[in-house]
This record gives sequence, structure tokens and C-alpha cells, in this order.
Amino acid sequence: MIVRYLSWDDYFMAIAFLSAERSKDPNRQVGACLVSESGIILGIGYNGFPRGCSDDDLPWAKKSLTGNPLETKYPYVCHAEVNTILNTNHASANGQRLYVTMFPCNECAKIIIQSGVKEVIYFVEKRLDNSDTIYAASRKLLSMANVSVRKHQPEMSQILIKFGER
Ligand SMILES: Nc1ccn([C@H]2C[C@H](O)[C@@H](COP(=O)(O)O)O2)c(=O)n1
Ligand SMILES: [Zn+2]
Repeated sequence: MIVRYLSWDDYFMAIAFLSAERSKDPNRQVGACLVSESGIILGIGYNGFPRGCSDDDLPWAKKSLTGNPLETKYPYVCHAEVNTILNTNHASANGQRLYVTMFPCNECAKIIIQSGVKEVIYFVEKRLDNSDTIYAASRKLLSMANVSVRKHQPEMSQILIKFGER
């Protein structure tokens, strides 16, 4: 019998996708998975409000009806990449890889660089509103800091998880 098994890249990206499913952002769920040089998962995360800051008290809106930015999610939400790096359950190791479902913004790029990540593998580069500068700056910083960046090339087009006996 031939066993179909996941490549390492598909495995870690799938974990980033699964993690994204935890996000409560109604418009965009982003997930990430941080992996050591030797292939050990160091942390996973998704976009959400900081710990102790309830979704009941903060807005998920993209735009404010009154024009007040404090009535949108943007000043409050922690990006998936940052949560993943902060959730690390292991002393940081050199040569970390970060798998992320979306290309990192410039603010995340700074944290990625400073935390010692050496490679970013992203799934999609989505254009957010007025975001050209953000992503150009991110690419520039990652390149200057010698962080490799590559787009994930999936070997499997989908992974189905069924709960049940195996
Ligand atoms: N690399 C990224 C980019 C964005 N996010 C989060 C931040 C927000 O929750 C959402 C973007 O919302 P949109 O403007 O598309 O409604 O995605 C992230 O975690 N990592
Ligand atoms: Zn970001």
C-alpha cells in the first residue's frame, strides 16, 4: 500500500492554516508557524486582540462610521507573525523559519528580523488597502537583513482532516 504523507513544507504551512482558523477576524484570518533549523515547531499563532483584551469590548470593523480610527480593529490587533514569535515555547534557536499564510507587513518584518528568523515562507501576498508602501518596506528590510523569502509551493492541493477512528 502506498502511504501519502505530507512534505515538511506542506506540513508546517498546513499548521499555519489550521492556526488561522482560530482567528476571530471576520475579514481575514492569518496564521503562522515558527520552526527551528532542525524542524522542531517553536510556536504557532494567529491574528487577534492581545491577551485580556476582550473581543466583546473591541471592534473588528475595518472602517469606522464616524471616521474615528479607534473604532476599527487596526490599532488593537496583534498580527499572526508577532503572536507566533511571542508564543515561542523554546529558547530561541538560530536559523528559524517562519511559515505564514500571508506575506508579513513591515512592522512584523522588523520583529521577524530582530528575533533571528532566517527564512520566511508565505502562502499569499494579499494587497491590503493602501498597503504598497508597507509591503515594499517589508521586502526591503527582509532583504537588507538577509532573511530569505519564498512563496510556498504546495505539493498537495488540499488536506482533509476527519475526526474519527483511524
Ligand atoms: N501579515 C499580516 C497581515 C495582516 N494581518 C492581520 C491584521 C488584521 O487582523 C487582518 C487584516 O485585515 P484586513 O485589513 O484585510 O481586513 O490581518 C496579520 O496577522 N498578518
Ligand atoms: Zn504584520
